[in-house]
Amino acid sequence: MTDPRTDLVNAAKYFHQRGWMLGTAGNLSARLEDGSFWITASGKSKGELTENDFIHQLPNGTFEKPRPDLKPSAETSIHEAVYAIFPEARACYHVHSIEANLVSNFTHAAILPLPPLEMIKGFGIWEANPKVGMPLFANHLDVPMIGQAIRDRFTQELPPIPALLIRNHGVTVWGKSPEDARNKIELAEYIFRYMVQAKHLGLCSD
Ligand SMILES: CSC[C@@H](O)[C@@H](O)C(=O)COP(=O)(O)O
Ligand SMILES: [Zn+2]
Repeated sequence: MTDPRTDLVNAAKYFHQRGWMLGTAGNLSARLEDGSFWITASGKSKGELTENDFIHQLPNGTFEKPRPDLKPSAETSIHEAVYAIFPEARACYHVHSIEANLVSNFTHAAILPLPPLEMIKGFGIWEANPKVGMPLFANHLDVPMIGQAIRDRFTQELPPIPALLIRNHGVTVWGKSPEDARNKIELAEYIFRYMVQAKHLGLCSD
């Protein structure tokens, strides 16, 4: 089995090239069999990560770091919330794109309706003309407040798809493997791109 940190390094490079992890934006994690997870250390240039730029967060909430200067991602509480609610999740990816921020303003509601594109099947919805939405959360400077909002909402009702959007911030997805999470980021960003262009062309996107 490959070291999951290598998958995360490669995904970050790819997302950086796509313009979704510019500068230090975004964070990626992968969960191991024992419930611990590797997560990007805070404030690292995501296009230049190495396997030494990760924190190992243990199931009891403590963490191990390969170098004393590393801090866990500022958004670790969001990854913790995802792993607590979705036992099958083995990777959780969060990126920042322009399109995600634009579409997050297409509604004031707590769910963003998605257009019924074929690509929605990639989120596990096998329906003709699916009417599905992506849960939207308010952004907070105090990130644990976002983590708590995710826990509160998804404990009440599971989301229709393995993705959530934080307004004016970015998307977070989770999957059964790093590859699955990467696919879901690509799907989400494709759908956001479509929505922005459809709006521009004056097309109804639902
Ligand atoms: C470009 S700053 C973005 C951060 O505030 C945050 O939203 C982010 O995604 C990265 O934070 P990090 O602590 O490096 O994991
Ligand atoms: Zn972020």
